Amino acid sequence: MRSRHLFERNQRLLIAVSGGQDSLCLIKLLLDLQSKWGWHLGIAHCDHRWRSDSEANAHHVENLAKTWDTSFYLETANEPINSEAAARDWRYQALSAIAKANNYQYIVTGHTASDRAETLLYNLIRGTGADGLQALTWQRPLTTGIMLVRPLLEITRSQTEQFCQEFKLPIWEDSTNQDLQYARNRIRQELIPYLRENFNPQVESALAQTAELLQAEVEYLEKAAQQLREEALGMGDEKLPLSPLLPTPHSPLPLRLNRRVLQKAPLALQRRVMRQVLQQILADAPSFEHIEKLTALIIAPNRSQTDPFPGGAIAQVEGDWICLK
Ligand SMILES: Nc1ncnc2c1ncn2[C@@H]1O[C@H](COP(=O)(O)OP(=O)(O)OP(=O)(O)O)[C@@H](O)[C@H]1O
Repeated sequence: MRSRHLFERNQRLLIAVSGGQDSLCLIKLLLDLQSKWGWHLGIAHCDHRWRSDSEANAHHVENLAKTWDTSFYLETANEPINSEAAARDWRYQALSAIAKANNYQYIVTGHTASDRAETLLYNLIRGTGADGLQALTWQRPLTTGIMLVRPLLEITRSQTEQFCQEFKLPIWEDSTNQDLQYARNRIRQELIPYLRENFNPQVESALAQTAELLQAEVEYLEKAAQQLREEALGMGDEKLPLSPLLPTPHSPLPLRLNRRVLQKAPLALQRRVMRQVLQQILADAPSFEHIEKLTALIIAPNRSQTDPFPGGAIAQVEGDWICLK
């Protein structure tokens, strides 16, 4: 925590506690450090109403908060949320709202090295670039004034389990974790144990370390791509109704990119520039094919053009320019 500058002293920390082993380990560690750092801790629990025992789970966490004499905040979904992605979105919104209303500067979650390893494998199998593999950051701003922090990213799930046993922390077992119809659970229950037994006993830490290395590289490449994009957009002829710098996020079209600027750059940055541009135009994340089609225009003959992207925009080569309209 100290070497990564995850927290400052005398702050208000909102801890997201599901009742599982990871978040119980997290809250116990932070409670023990609370007085030394001068923190005020609060516990937040989100009831997705997904499982039949979710209300009992919420009571369990509430009772723990009482025994630790810690503020408790419960957010309950209006109707059951039964997809993992929707649950995550709703949870982060609920946590941000609690933090905002109660003046917390940090939201803290119990994500571990095992979560990082699983996310890396999950994204690798689906076909992703380095960005999908870097999986889970130590800290990132969630909304203005609120930082999301994950202090357990170097600790594996077997360590949090052992910790909970040692300190006799009452874990609420999540029955859906055993359900092998979810890809994530199959990675956790089948793929990782197989890799551990047959390839590397420390596979989770090894994969988490890969994610850590990729994180710094992705950050560096994204910044370089952003500079290149600004340069490619900024060389516009003043007659065109274009912003000389970044396109505005809401109405970025039409825009044009200077091919001569892009031709000098390595392919890795060309692709990233095109992805950044498409991210501003398309409603969904740009696909590999979309990025490749746009990147191909950097050296394509004059007048070449792409098929329409979702939403109808097309890109066309006009001399030294790729014009998106
Ligand atoms: N229902 C919830 N209420 C509050 N926080 C949650 C909830 N579900 C997850 N979190 C937070 O997000 C982190 C990661 O979630 P994930 O779903 O991977 O964990 P989990 O397996 O449900 O539980 P745990 O991490 O506590 O063992 C948790 O450690 C916890 O901090």
